[in-house]
Amino acid sequence: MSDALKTTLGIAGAAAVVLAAPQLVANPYQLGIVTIFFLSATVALGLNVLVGFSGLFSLGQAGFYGIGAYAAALISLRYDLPLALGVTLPAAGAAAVAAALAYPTVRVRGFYLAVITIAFGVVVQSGAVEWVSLTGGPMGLIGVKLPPIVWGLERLTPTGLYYVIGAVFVGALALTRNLARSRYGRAFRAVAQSETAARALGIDPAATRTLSFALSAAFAGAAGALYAYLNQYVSPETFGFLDSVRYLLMVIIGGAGTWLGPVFGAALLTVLPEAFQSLAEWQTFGYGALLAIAIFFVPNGLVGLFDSAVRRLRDRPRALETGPWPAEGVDLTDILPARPAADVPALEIRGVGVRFGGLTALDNFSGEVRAGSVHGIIGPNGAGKSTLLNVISGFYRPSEGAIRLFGEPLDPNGGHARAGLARTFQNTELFGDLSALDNVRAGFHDGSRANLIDALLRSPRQIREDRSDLDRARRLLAYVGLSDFADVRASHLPFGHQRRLEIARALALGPRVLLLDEPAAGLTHAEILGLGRLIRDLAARGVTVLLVEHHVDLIFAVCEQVTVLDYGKLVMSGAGEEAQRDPRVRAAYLGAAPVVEHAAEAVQP
Ligand SMILES: Nc1ncnc2c1ncn2[C@@H]1O[C@H](COP(=O)(O)OP(=O)(O)OP(=O)(O)O)[C@@H](O)[C@H]1O
Repeated sequence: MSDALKTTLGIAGAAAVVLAAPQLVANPYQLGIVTIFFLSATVALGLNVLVGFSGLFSLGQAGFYGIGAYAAALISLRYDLPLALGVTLPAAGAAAVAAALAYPTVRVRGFYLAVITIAFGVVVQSGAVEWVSLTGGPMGLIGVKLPPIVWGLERLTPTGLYYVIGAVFVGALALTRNLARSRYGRAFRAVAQSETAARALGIDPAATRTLSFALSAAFAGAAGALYAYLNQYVSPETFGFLDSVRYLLMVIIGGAGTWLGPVFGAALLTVLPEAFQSLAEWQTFGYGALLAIAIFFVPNGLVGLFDSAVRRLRDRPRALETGPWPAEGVDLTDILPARPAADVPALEIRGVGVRFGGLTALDNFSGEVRAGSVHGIIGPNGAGKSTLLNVISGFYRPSEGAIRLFGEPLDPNGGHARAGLARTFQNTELFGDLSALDNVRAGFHDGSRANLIDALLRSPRQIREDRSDLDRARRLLAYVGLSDFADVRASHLPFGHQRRLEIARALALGPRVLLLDEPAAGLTHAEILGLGRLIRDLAARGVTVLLVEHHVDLIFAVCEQVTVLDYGKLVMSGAGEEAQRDPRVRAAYLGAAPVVEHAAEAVQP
């Protein structure tokens, strides 16, 4: 089923349920249960953004629901604001609290968020009991009125409120769908799967996780606000720890990361407690047992189970044959930057030192990389090659010294991707669960102009940008010979293909300087020849390449300049031939055999 068809069917189906339910139910009590289901599904859809996309857990979602409910009750009792404000302000309030809670927490480790949210839920609930002047204490707030539709106009009716709640549920479905397909959805997943690679693409992990948490809280806040209008009374009992567990269960049982999973989870966990009302005292036990069963037997949830069965039927075993790399005639002019002027060095490294405790990994290192050249770095294991790459790309802060990129000082605090530095990793760092195509598209994140509102509403600007991203990503995949693998998950690709994909993703940044950390490691001879041609082709297109490699044949075949490191110190730096003649290099790498013949072979097509 195509993406667009699935979206249309899902949203039309949900809208049909909202419209048909008043006719189908036997009494107002049943309609009340349906309404609560819409609210729970809204919370679960929001929570899925956190759990399913970002891989983080919240056991305090009921706390945001409570904040939304109290905020709406206070807005109604004190200011009597119209509907739109009466829902969006509580949602924004919940999101702001979530952001304040998450930002310092997710910086340390995502796991701590789960712990913090438990405490948060407890604090909100006891705050609602203790802060009597604001919340009415244990008695709660009574007499919440249905809000005016707009200022000065008549109030919403109970029937009207039902349709508003239904519309918010359908809206939550559409918004989360749009979000999943946007660069934000990709960024959430990217950070969950490889924080390191996400950073290299200019995606800020802490900000990304905070955003996902704030969004999930906004959905809970909006649902809580609507609950206050529905119930016309808010008390601390409405949002306990058990409710938070229930929301999390809805997402996990339904299928975290799937689109419709949270809705099915919400339906199940709304109907089950109603059906087994006589067993109410077993509820806590029941939720615990369900969670354990879900995690052990259906870790991907009900919809996840269905999805993987469909995928098994659909994905036939495929040939592993790739196209040539670099593919000829692929136009990358709108992706790669203009050819640099030759007079300013691409990189100028002055007196850079990196220390780890007592160990000096890089010692007062200075060097230059010419614009538009291919520059090799060699040295024995532990010489400091990767450290040099890490310090240039901003992963390590230099203990001293400075680095300039095309004459501009690099900020050691970040922004390296935006400045034009892209890199690959010694052990490939792909986003394993994302398709090859989405891995490359993640590289466009930082350069994107469409904002969060564009993404949520899938604005014309977003649609235009998606089209352009898709086209550019497909060309990059074609360039590295992976056109036939666009839809394959990165983790399912053979190793050599993964190396190519990582280079394609780095190129998506449109880098002025590409840093390759042992790109030939694990490749076959034929693949190394292809890699050599690709590097030369990139240099011909104006990209400066800094290549750390143990395959000296490849180094001498493609590099104009070679720098030799040992024990974190510069041994020599000069033209390739000079390095080949250097007795220290010959002793360490080349033995007595001349390497020029191998070198020549490596770049011949
Ligand atoms: N994050 C770190 N913490 C502590 N020590 C580190 C760290 N990164 C590197 N080192 C140490 O710094 C030294 C240089 O390591 P580096 O990885 O840069 O060497 P390399 O030349 O890339 O080696 P290889 O060819 O084996 O990859 C080594 O002694 C290494 O153990």
